[in-house]
Amino acid sequence: MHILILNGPNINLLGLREPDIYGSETYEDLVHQLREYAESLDISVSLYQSNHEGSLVDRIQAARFDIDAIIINPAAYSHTSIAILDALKAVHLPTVEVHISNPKERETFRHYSYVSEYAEKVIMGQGVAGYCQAIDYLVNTYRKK
Ligand SMILES: O=C1C[C@@](O)(C(=O)O)C[C@@H](O)[C@@H]1O
Repeated sequence: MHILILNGPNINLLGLREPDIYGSETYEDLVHQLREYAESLDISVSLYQSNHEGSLVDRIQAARFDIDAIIINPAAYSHTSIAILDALKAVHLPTVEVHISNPKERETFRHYSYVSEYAEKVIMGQGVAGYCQAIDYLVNTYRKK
């Protein structure tokens, strides 16, 4: 099984950005942790982070060729991007949305996520552990027996 893990704007600054909200682990720590976790489950992961909406759309479109499922933290684009929602609908892969914080408990402009219109599961407020929970969900639900 091959899972694409996508992260949107400012997730590259994990550890530095608002550590009281997002924790002290860096994006590099997260990548390392997810690669190790995937290896322990005998699945493959591709990781991609971009601060650009169109680049995220391009990566989602390319996923139709070799990816079985998507984990996405669209970051601020969650609350604005119909383009990312449309790309996810177009490739039509099982998708889990992850947020490190719980946007529903923050400013009202973070309460709505376009991506949640498509994602079959949303994991919020679990810190970076939320990404591993998303992997578990996809592996348990979709890994071919
Ligand atoms: O950049 C982010 C990160 C976030 O997606 C999270 O992981 O908690 C929550 C978003 O509201 C915010 O814009």
